[in-house]
Amino acid sequence: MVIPLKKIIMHKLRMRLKEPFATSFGVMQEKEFYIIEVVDSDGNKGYGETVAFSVPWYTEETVKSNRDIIVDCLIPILREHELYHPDEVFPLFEKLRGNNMAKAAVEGAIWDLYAKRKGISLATALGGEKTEIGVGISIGIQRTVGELISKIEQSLEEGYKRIKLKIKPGLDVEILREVRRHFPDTPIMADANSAYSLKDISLLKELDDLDLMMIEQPLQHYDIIDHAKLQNQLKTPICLDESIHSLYDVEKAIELGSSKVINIKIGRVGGLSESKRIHNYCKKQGIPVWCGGMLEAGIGRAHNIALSALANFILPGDTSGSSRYWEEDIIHPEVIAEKGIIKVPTSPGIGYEINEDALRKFRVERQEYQI
Ligand SMILES: O=C(O)CCC(=O)C1=CC=C[C@@H](O)[C@@H]1C(=O)O
Ligand SMILES: [Mg+2]
Repeated sequence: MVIPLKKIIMHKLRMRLKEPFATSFGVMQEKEFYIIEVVDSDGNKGYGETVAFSVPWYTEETVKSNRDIIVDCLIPILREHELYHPDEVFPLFEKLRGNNMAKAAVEGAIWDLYAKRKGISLATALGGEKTEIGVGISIGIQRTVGELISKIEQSLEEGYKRIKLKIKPGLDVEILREVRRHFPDTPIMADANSAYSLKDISLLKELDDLDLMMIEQPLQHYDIIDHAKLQNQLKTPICLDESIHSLYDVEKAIELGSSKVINIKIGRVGGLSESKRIHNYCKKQGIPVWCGGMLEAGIGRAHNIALSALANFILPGDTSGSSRYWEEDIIHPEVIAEKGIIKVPTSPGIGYEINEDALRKFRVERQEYQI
């Protein structure tokens, strides 16, 4: 049956993180993004969230580029085509290069709407069977090792299943060694956000002695060649993040041996359909995957949770609970991680309601477009 799309409402939100989040590329304290609401002619609503940052330091997309691409390019495509299933969205949008985060936000809203129309959860619509998912936490660069140690202690008390630490040149081996001394058995991984090159091989080999679960994206943000060379010399698995924009990239990276683990971010790969394909391919290849995060608010987190219900999301993802970043989230109930476990919602669609009061409170703009 056709999905009778009627209109799209774009809500621009501005929310303040509880505390600054520092990575090798910069510090974030405020998040701006769009909630994409698709409405059908029966009055059902589906929601998606854009995940690009205001500044193009993670990928080239930004909050503004997301908005422009959605309004100027993606909505016009939807006006011209009838949809029967959300898997049809990706091939329509694929005619346009890049802009995966813009595409994913719209596609995600259509997936939610589709699942609601069917009366099934988004996880079920995607083929996910897990009833709960294990989650880890991503900790930004701290001012002192002492502060980092107490952040880790607190996260372990909250039950998070693995600790991801951001590193950058000058704030790496020494700190991780100290952390390892304090927490000899904790599953710890490091994320460099492309801050190193093969010239740093001796330093990267020192990281190799720290029994890390994996090292995430140590080298250049589009690279898969040097990562293969590096992986050859390390026993610690490399996990690619920034270098992966599609199933094509994953196939090449696995063929070259650049990555033994894949971080799937729905926005980075252009949506849930492509995420599913990457998941299925990695499963066949025996490559474990986990779901990355983009400091999303509740709608984005809900999509990550639904995706993580697929079988090969073996490793804990970055989908920490709402209270990790927000005083108040925009969904009801908020995402709760208890002992590092989040229950996968079973009600239709993403399984969380919009907290309309919070939405209004954080909204700085609202635009409606007819389909
Ligand atoms: O959403 C989360 O909790 C994970 C945050 C996180 O680690 C990241 C978000 C966005 C860009 C990076 O800094 C980083 C990552 O690379 O995974
Ligand atoms: Mg990363």
